[in-house]
Amino acid sequence: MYGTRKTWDVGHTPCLQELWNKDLSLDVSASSLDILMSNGEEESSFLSLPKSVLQRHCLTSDLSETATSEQQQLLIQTLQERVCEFQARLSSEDAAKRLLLQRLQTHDHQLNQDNHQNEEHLSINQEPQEQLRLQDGQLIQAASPTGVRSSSVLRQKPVDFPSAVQVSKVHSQEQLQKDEGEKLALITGLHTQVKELEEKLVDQTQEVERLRSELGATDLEKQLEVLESENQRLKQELRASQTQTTCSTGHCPHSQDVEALRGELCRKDEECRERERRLAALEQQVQERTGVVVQLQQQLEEAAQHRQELQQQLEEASRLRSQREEQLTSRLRDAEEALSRQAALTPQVKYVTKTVEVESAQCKQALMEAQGRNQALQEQLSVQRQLLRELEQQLHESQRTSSQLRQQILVYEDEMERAQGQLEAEMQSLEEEKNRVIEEAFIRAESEMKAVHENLAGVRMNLLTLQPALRTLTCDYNCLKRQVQDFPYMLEKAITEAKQEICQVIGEVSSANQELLRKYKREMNLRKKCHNELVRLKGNIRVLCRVRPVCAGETDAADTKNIVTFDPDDDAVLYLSNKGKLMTFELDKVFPTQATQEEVFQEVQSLVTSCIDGFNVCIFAYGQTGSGKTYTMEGVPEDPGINQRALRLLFSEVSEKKPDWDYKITVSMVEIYNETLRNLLGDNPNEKLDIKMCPDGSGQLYVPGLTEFTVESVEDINKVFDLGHMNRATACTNLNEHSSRSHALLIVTVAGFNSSTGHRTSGKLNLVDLAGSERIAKSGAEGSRLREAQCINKSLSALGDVINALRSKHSHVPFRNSRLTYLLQDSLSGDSKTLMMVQVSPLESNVSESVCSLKFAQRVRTVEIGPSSSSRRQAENSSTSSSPTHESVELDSPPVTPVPLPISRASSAGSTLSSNSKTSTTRRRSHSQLSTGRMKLTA
Ligand SMILES: Nc1ncnc2c1ncn2[C@@H]1O[C@H](COP(=O)(O)OP(=O)(O)OP(=O)(O)O)[C@@H](O)[C@H]1O
Repeated sequence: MYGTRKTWDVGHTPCLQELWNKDLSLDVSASSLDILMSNGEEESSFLSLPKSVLQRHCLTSDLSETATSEQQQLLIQTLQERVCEFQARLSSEDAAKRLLLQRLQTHDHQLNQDNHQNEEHLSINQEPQEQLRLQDGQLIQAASPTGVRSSSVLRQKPVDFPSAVQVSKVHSQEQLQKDEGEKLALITGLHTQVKELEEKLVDQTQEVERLRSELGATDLEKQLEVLESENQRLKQELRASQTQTTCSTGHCPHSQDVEALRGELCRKDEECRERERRLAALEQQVQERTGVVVQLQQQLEEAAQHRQELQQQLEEASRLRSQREEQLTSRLRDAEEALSRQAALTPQVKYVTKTVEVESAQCKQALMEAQGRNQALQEQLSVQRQLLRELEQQLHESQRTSSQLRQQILVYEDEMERAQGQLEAEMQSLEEEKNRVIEEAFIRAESEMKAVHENLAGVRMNLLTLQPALRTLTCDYNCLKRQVQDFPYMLEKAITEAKQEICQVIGEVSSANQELLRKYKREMNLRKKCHNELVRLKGNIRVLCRVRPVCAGETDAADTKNIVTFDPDDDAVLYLSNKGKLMTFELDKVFPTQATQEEVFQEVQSLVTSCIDGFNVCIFAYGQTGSGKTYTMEGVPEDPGINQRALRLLFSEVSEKKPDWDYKITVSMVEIYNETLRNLLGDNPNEKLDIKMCPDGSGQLYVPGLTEFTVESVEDINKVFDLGHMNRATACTNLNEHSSRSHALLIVTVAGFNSSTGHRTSGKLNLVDLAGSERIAKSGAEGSRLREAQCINKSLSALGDVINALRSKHSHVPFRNSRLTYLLQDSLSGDSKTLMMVQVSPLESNVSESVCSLKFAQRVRTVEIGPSSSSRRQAENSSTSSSPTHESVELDSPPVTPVPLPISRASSAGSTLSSNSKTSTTRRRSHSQLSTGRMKLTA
């Protein structure tokens, strides 16, 4: 019977877990040992489990949160001491166990002697005994009808078996029932207290969770202390309640023994389980401690992960706590069930005693089994001791690591001290260097200061001498300053005055310019009027005569006698010896044979200048073939004629007027052959041109398709003349004959614009080289030559008719009777100026043509164009006047009143010249003139 108790006392090993607790472990272990030695007075060891668990958690938290190297050392020392103490206690427990074993053996002999009385009880309690054998701290068989508590009772019974049997025999059945009622009441009270404790435990758990969430891991230690104190208080209350229960059941010796045995049995069972759990927990704690030691080492190296690891540990502790709570809850539940079963089995107590008495053999067997278990526990204990040694080794390693770290720290401190010493030495040297530099600087500053003082003395002396100059300069400066201050005003005033003066001067200049411009315009108009008057006085139609010299090849012929003589006193008179009769011809001017091209041009250049003023001018050469018309008009390259000289003069004149006037000079070349107008500057010289009226209603004539070239230099003139000659030569086989049978016209247009006055001028200069005027009868031409001669005669007759009509102031001037007159209409009418250069051959063989040409010229000379008076000419030419007709129709021109020449362009409607109709009229008039006038055809 005592063997059972001894076996369960070995399970007190879990008291080692309590050793981890700094405050309570020794006391608890001592109380446990006292319990063993006092035969199991403590019955509520299973309720003390939460306290130990909490204490273990508290220790873990302490280790994880507050452990430093010194604390670890202190803790290790404490553990070592407690291990030694625990070993001593184990030895004492072994002695106590052996004593109990001896008592059980003695009691076994007594049981053999009293076997008859216990047979009945043995049969009844057969089943609980079997359950007792199987019981190893687990309650898996508690579901049997007899219950665990009955087994515990059976195991406790052998302790006080003789007294229990005696009590069962003495007390009556009624007393047992009364005791059962009291036990039920006590159990009910205990059950109530257990519930209250559960509720408090739940509340404490909730409080712990709340405080954990509110205060965090740093307040966990305080909260654990609170829980610990609360647990201590609950434990005291439980003890008090148990004491009350014991006192309440103490009046019955049998029941007290039964309860004592039962409590002892239960306590041993619970202790056995508790030790097993504590062994497992101890292993786990050893592992956790190992992890904690590693974590602490890592914390020393990685301070940043310290808080996270603490949280992990706290979570682990919480998890373990919850596990312990669950286990506690399950144990409480089992305890309740056991109590309930015990309450149900109470009526059978009377049979237990008997069963126990007859169960000695089984008890021995159970004792042996308990001893076996004890041996196993001893082995487990040795294993735990081995683990402890390993843990101690780890702790030693930790200590060694800590000592190494300290050594490193010391090494670092030494290095720091050495570095500090070096630094101090360097600072000392720098300080000395600084002092030396300061001293040198001080010495140098003193010397410099001395020099500065000397300079200062000199400066002061200079200052004393410069003060009068400074005063003078100051005065000058103030004066200049005032002047500078007054300068803007003076400048503005001067600028204003200058502006006024400039404006005044500009105004005066402008007015002077206006006056000059006005005078200029007046003078220009006056010059123009004078020039015009001069031209008018000279006559709008001037007739000049040029006698060509006798060529070298003409001197040998028989009829090469020079029949032309000149008046040395009058350059306007020409004498012509015709068949012994001296004929006198008076023209505007007669150029002798030796007259040069320049002299001829000087006489005509005034007309060219009139063209620049906007007048239309017509200069044409008239005479028989070979009389020098082309020479006079075109000249030769080395001695150009009127054409080129006129253009040169135009260029020079317009260039002189260039600042104010802008002139544009264009030229065209036209040939009239057989009454056909040809463009000599065009691409197709054979193209026939026509003369048309301008469609703008201005009454001006124009030649559609006529090519015009703008010329600005002599080179341009030469190019134009070359082009005209080339085109003229292209259209004929014999240029000389062709040129003799056609009229060549160089039309020069001068358009001017005065940019200052806005005045525009436009003049036209027609330079005409007429075809030969020899008589058809003399030339004896036939066929084409006859037609050419007829055309030439027609055009020259038309020219004579026009001039005669102009001279006669007829209302109608037959310009359209020929292409020539129609083309020269605007240059023969109005205020136009006409100059006829009559070319005369000095040879006797050409006397008749010469007489004819001179008579024609003399008649033309009497014609007045425009408003000018020709009374003088009329009077002068009364004796020698003749018709300008090429056929030498003698016409007695009456004096005419100068009236503007009416040119009825409206009557010449139509774009083309109706030569036939007009010709018939002109012819009739010519015939009329021939019949009525005194002109007659020269033979
Ligand atoms: N004033 C002059 N001085 C020198 N030579 C002259 C002069 N006038 C004409 N001649 C010469 O007389 C010749 C004929 O002159 P030019 O060809 O000019 O006559 P023309 O009247 O034009 O003949 P055509 O009617 O056939 O054209 C030329 O060789 C020319 O050099």
